[in-house]
Amino acid sequence: MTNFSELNISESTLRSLKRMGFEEATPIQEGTVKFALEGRDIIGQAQTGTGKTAAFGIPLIEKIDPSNPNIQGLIIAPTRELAIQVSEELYKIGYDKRVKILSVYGGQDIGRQIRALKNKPQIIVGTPGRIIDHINRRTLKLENVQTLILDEADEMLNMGFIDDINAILEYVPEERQTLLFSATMPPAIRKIATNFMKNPEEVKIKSKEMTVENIDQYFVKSQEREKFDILSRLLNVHQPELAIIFGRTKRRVDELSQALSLRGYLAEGIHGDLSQAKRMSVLRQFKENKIDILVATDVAARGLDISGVTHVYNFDIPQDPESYVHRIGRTGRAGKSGLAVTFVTPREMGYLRIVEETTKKRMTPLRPPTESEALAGQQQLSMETLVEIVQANDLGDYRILANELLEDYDAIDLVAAAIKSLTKEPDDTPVTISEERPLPMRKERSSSRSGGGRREGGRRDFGRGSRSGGGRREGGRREGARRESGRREGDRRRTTRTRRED
Ligand SMILES: Nc1ncnc2c1ncn2[C@@H]1O[C@H](COP(=O)(O)OP(=O)(O)OP(=O)(O)O)[C@@H](O)[C@H]1O
Ligand SMILES: [Mg+2]
Repeated sequence: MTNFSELNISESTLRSLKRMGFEEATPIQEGTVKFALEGRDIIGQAQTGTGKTAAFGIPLIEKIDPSNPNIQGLIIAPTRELAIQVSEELYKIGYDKRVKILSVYGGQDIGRQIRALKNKPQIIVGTPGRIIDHINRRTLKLENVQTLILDEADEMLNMGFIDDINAILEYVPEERQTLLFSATMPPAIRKIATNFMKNPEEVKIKSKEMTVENIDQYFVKSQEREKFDILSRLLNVHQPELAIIFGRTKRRVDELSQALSLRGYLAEGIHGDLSQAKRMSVLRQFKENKIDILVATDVAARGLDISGVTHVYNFDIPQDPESYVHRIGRTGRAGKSGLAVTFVTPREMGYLRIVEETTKKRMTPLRPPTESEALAGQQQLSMETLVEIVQANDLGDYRILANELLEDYDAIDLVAAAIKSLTKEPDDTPVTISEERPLPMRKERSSSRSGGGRREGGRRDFGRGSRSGGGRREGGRREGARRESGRREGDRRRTTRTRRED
């Protein structure tokens, strides 16, 4: 690992990085900062949670002239939450240099953003739809942009977003530096990327596997109708500090979060149909550990950096391997360890194998815990809680109460009652989890499939409700972007179809 001071970074940025607790550059930072400072275009690919934000953030901040009031840097991100998160990290990196950063995204009062834009930010981080909206209102002037960055580049260049990106590019000078970052970059998307870059340097951090080593990956083969009970038992055995459960559709997420709440878990759902205020408040509660379980569609997958996520459960196996990589990458970040469990129905086993081929990592089969094992897990937790309380040595008056009870009752009975009262016993409160249609049957693939075809018949079809099966796939981001930019869905669908053939 390299020290940041060896990377030709200014004193003010070094001070900021130090304050952030960054001591050494991660491999992607080490690999890209030098090229980016030379002005090169870059396609940067590295595993989830390995510091890609600072990899583009540091050189961007270095390039900004704080005495120049124009917008000099533009970052496009696929979701609102990610735009906010990236702007927060840039703010910290640019703190000592006093770089002004603004995030613009749909769902927030546009008047407020217009007023903030008058404050002369030098960097804008935004979602495509809202950026276009501001361009159309002439409230965002991009003619002085020197650096354009696409975070989650493959997602941004994907079918649903490519039109928006092209539209924005019309307003950004051709003479510019372009940086693209993502943990995944399917070949077809990389090809599109090079269309608007100049002789890009591709920096790919080599690793044996596409997912980080410190995530233990398991799968549970089970019938659709058994999934929820198995999930509950796994939660009781694993006792995650913070967990994210991914579902395939918005309905799925709603039903799962309600069902988990009914069974006594602190869970909330997040997906693209919720208001921006609700999405933000759920995310805040999760970050503050007020809820333990976040149930999410892929909306929450990309790029979100929430520290302390110990477990990821894929209640539905994702259709494409890239989604899998991003989903499980919400745990095991910045060197921490994590655990991921993917549910797969027997007829979806082909998808599991495709994921494994892409990530170059085998998942370990997990035997679902029995009800008594789940109960034992809960009892263990209760006992640990009691021991911790005793060890804290702060029982005060409770000892007097205990003595009173001991006059009439047996000590073992009393302790057993304390354990029982803390234990979450099997709960059969009825819940509704509608059956999700399994992914279309897929043969286990041999090694020869090209990356370009991987998304065929992919989730975007579902996103447009064309194969609804009751629970529509999450298409929130794109719908959001469409609403924001006021475009017609038909236009986009046409482009989507053509792109898909690429
Ligand atoms: N050099 C560093 N030293 C210590 N921590 C770092 C360093 N660089 C980044 N981090 C921290 O590591 C975490 C993950 O970083 P980041 O969100 O940029 O990952 P990423 O590569 O963009 O992941 P994803 O592919 O999921 O978007 C963040 O909390 C970030 O602050
Ligand atoms: Mg990121």
